[in-house]
Amino acid sequence: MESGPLTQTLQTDAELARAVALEAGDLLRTLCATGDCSGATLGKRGDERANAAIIAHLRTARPDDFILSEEAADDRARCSARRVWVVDPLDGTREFSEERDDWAVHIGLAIDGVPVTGAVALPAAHKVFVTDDTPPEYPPLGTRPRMVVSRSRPPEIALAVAAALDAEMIPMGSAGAKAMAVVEGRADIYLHAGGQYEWDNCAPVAVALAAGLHASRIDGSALVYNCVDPLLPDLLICREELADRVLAAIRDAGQSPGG
Ligand SMILES: Nc1ncnc2c1ncn2[C@@H]1O[C@H](COP(=O)(O)O)[C@@H](OP(=O)(O)O)[C@H]1O
Ligand SMILES: [Mg+2]
Repeated sequence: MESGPLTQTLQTDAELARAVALEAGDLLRTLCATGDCSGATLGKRGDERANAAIIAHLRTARPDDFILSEEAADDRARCSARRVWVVDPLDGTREFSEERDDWAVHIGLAIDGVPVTGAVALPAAHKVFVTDDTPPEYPPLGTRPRMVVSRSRPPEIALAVAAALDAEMIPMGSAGAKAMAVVEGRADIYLHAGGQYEWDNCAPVAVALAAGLHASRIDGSALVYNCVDPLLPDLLICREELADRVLAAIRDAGQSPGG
């Protein structure tokens, strides 16, 4: 296909999200491979460079839209805008710094607070998941649910729910990597509480919803984006068939949102 201003105008939001996530993912993979820095310096450089590339690409392609990025100053004028790109240039900075595979690029788009479009790239695995992908057909659930949890700070509620459901726990870095493990059918539940921001979960939630999964706050309410305070501390992404059981187990464990 010809590229240039015409195709750029015709590109859908999902196509744009995919292209931006892939570009940032390539940049981050290359940065890792060159080996001229490591540890915290690698993470910092990754955050900064991926952020610059993403913002430049989105501003060129959608000059009228707002951007909320983990790595950029927050322009509160976004709060009265309908369309806001919610971006985490490098989710799982800790894992990227350790040169592990569980890190991601998140490009989400919230329209009127709803996570309608998004792309999550897992560059180390050469994978990208987008809201316009054909929804997967999931096989029947196994006898023991598989739950992905933060490898560095698994929340108490996840431990309680795993015990109640006799779930197998799979520790993993990055909200995007964990959410995509559920999208890919390698896990059945991703449960988090105690802290996260809109950029950590907007694109993963958009992709999960488009794949036909359940995604909500841990009290079952909808995840709402482009709020004045971008703190969005808890979420549940899981197979639709498990949602009632998991939400009931959360209630039984006495966990309120944000706790
Ligand atoms: N309690 C908390 N407070 C703030 N952010 C949190 C958090 N727990 C997880 N996160 C953020 O959620 C992302 C996934 O974390 P985890 O791997 O522990 O599940 C990370 O994003 P970043 O890597 O973009 O900082 C991390 O900073
Ligand atoms: Mg993040």
